[in-house]
Amino acid sequence: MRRGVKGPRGKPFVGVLNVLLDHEKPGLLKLGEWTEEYGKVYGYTDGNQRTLVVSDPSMVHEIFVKQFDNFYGRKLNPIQGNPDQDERVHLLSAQGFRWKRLRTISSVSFSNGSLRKIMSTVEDSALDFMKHMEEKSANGEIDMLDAYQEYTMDVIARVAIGQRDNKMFSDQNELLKIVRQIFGGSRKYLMLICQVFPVVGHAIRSLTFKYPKIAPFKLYLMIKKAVMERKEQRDRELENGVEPGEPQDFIDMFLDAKSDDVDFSKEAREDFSKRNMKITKELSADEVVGQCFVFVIGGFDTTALALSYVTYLLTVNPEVQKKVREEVDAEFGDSEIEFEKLGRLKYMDCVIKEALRLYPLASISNSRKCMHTTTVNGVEIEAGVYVQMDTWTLQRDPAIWGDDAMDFKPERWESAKQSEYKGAYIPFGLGPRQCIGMRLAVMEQKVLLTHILKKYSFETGPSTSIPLKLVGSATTSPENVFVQLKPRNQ
Ligand code: HEM
Repeated sequence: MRRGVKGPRGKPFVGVLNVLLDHEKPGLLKLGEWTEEYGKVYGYTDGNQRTLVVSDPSMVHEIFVKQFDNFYGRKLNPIQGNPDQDERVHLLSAQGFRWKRLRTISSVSFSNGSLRKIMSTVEDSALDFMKHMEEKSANGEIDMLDAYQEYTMDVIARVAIGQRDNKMFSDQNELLKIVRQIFGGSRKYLMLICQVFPVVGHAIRSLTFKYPKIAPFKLYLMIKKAVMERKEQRDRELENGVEPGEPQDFIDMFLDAKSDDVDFSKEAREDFSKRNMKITKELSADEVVGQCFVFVIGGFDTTALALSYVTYLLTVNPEVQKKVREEVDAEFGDSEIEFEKLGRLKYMDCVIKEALRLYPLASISNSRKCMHTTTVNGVEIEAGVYVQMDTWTLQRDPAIWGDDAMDFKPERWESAKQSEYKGAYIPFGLGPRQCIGMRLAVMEQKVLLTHILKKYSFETGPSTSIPLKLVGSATTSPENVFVQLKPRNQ
C-alpha cells in the first residue's frame, strides 16, 4: 500500500492467508474476484510473504520468459524447505543452478524416445482400467475422479518407481492410500501457522521426515527403499561384471544420469557458490529420491483431474462427445493405439486444451519469486516479492477469448495457434520452468480416452453435479465427477 499497490487488506500477521486457504472456496478462484476489484496487478500479504497477483498476458510473458533471469524461483511455503539448502530439493522447489542441473538431468526422462517406451506401460494400465470399468459400469454411476486416480497412480508408479504388478482398484495399494492422504482434506490451520511463523514450517518439515506416521514421510520412505534396493542390485551386478542394461524406470534413468551440459549462468553460479555446496555431476541418492517423489506427486492428481474435467465437459456437451468419438473411430477403429498415431487425434487435442483452459487445475504452480529488483511493464518489483499469476482470469477473460470465453468450445483451437495467446494460456506454465510432465500427461489422457470412447459413452446420472462443485487449496478439484458409462452397442 505504501508503494501505491492496491489490494485486499488482510489481518495482522496472517494477511489474506485465511481466505486463500479455505478448502471449500478455492483461493485460486478468490484471486479472480480480487482481480475484478483491484485490476490486472494487485498485491497482498500472505503470512510473511508479499505477493503480487498478475493477469496481464504481456507481463506474464515478460516474467516467465523474457525476464526469467530475474524470476527463476517459485513461490514456496516453509514446509517445502529452503530451495538453496535442503538436501531433498526437487525440480518443483529448486532454484538457480540446482534447478538447472535437475531440469537438465530430468529432461531425458520426458524426451520423445523415453515417452515412446513409456507408451507401452500407459497402454497396459489403460487396458487394465477398461477391465475394471466393465464390472463397475454395470453397477451404476462411477465417480470418475476416483477411478482416474487409480489409473494415473498405476502409470506413474510403474514409470517412475518400478512398481511391477498391477495394483489398480486393490485394497492393498498402499501407495495410492498414502498419496490420497497427502492431497485429501484441508490443511488450512497447518499452512496458516507455517506461513506466519516460517520457523514452525521448517520444524514441521524436519519432523515430517523423522516421524514415520505422517503421509509424506511414508511416501518418502517407500521411494527411498525402492531407490536403495535398486542401487544395491546395480552395484552387485557391476561387481559381477554385468553392465547396466536399458533403464527400466525413472530410478534407473536418474541413477545413470550425468549433467555435463549444464550451463553455469552468472546468477546461478553466484547463488550456488554462496552456499558453498558440493556439486557433483551425478545425482545423490537423496536427489534421486527427491525427483521420484515429485514425479509421483506431480504425475498423480494433476492428470486424474484433467481427465475428470474432460469427462465432465464431454458428458454435458454430447455433441462434442459425438465428434471426438467419430474421430476415435476413424483413426483407431480396428487398429492398435500407437505412439506415432496419437498425433492424429487432432480434435481430441482441442478438447483437452479447451478443458484445461476452463479448468486450469494446477495453477498455483504458476508463480515466481523475484530474485533481483526489476521493472516489468512499468511496475517495479522488488527482490523477494512473489508473483502469482491469476490463471483462471487469464484463461476466461472475454477481452482475450471473446464473448464465448465461458463456453466449452474445442473448435476455437482448430484455427487458433497457442502462440497467439502467449501469456494468456498457461495451464502448464510457460518458459524454461514449464511443466516437464506436459507431454506425458497429454499422452496418458489420449490413450485412456480413446479406449473409453471406443466402448462407452459418458452420460449424466442422478448424482452428476452440474455445475461442478470445486474445492481445494493447492489444486482446484471437483468434489466428485459421477457419470454413467453406457456401452455403445446398447
Ligand atoms: C494435466 C496435467 C498437468 C498439469 C495441468 C500440470 C501443470 C503444471 C504447472 C502449471 C506447472 C508450473 C509451470 C511453470 O511454473 O511455468 C507445472 C510444473 C511441473 N510439473 Fe506439471 N502438470 C501436469 C502434469 C504433470 C506430470 C504428469 C508430471 C510428472 C510426471 C508433472 C511434473 C511437474 C514438475 C516436476 C514441475 C516443475 C517443473 C520445473 O519447475 O522445472 N506435471 N505443472
